[in-house]
Amino acid sequence: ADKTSAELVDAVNGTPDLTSREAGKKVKLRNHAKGFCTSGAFIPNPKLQDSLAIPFFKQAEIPITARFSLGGTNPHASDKGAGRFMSLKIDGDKESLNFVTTNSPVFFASNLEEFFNFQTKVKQGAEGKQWLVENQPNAKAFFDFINTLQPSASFANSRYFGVNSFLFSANNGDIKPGRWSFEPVDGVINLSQTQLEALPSDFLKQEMLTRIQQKPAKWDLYIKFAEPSDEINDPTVLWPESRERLLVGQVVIDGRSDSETATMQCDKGIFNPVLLPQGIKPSADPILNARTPAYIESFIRRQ
Ligand code: HEM
Repeated sequence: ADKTSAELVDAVNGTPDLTSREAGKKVKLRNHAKGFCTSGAFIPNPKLQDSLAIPFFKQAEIPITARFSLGGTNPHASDKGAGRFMSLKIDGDKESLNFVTTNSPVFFASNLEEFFNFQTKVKQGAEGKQWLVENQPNAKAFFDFINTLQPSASFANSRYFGVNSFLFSANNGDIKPGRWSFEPVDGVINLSQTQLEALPSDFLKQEMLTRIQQKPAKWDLYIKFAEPSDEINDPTVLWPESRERLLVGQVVIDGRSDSETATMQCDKGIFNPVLLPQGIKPSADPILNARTPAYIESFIRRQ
């Protein structure tokens, strides 16, 4: 049977019973606990209007609130792991678009049962991980990928992926399934073992905030479109590299709207991966559709 939002959040937070759940609420336990907020703007590609019917992207420049984070519930996790996450709120005149993304193109679960097992088992150390490797092929494929992923030198030098599929309205009336990806304009830059050893366990926030004072961090945002043979509703299945890509625009992070109030508001809030403007709809992916209810459940618990 499908898992409830409360069960999913408990699995994510490692709070399987009432006592641990209540304790988690007291410390405002939250996934992706280590992170920080900043700001910038989205510059749509004017050519997008030639193919897609998304009026939101007709604006010249749209304000962005961004949060960069690590995975997990530990607010003191080391930046030397390979996981990097980027969440964006793009707030236009009339509509908004949120992104909640990861630097792994492939997800570890294709349904809520697998998601629940994964979150529960990874918290049981080596034994739990072994169970996943033996019993959940999608988890094994994810571990195999993650083992090849190196820690990036900066949040600005990572790719980010939406992972789940969305449905895009074309000007000719077609509905085209696609996935988001963000390509860093300064390129993917990973740290060598020697460089990594020389760094403290907290370096990413300072690096990013110093960087953007000199020069904005930028990403080109693409939609990769599916072919009829591609799996739409399963984020564990990658599509071939050769699929058509469309440049949607550029994310420019320069801290332009940073303030104490803005940071406080951002830290308190949530990002909603199905907050979409006209012309974009969520796919039927069960992972995608479980996310917002879980984020709201988590939000309520950390009040
Ligand atoms: C069933 C699927 C999922 C569940 C149940 C889930 C659960 C959660 C929860 C409980 C939070 C904390 C929300 C808060 O208190 O603000 C969270 C945050 C987050 N999740 Fe998920 N998640 C799921 C899928 C995904 C996927 C597919 C991605 C990446 C593509 C992702 C990336 C993130 C990120 C980046 C955050 C931090 C947001 C922020 O910066 O505030 N999650 N997730």
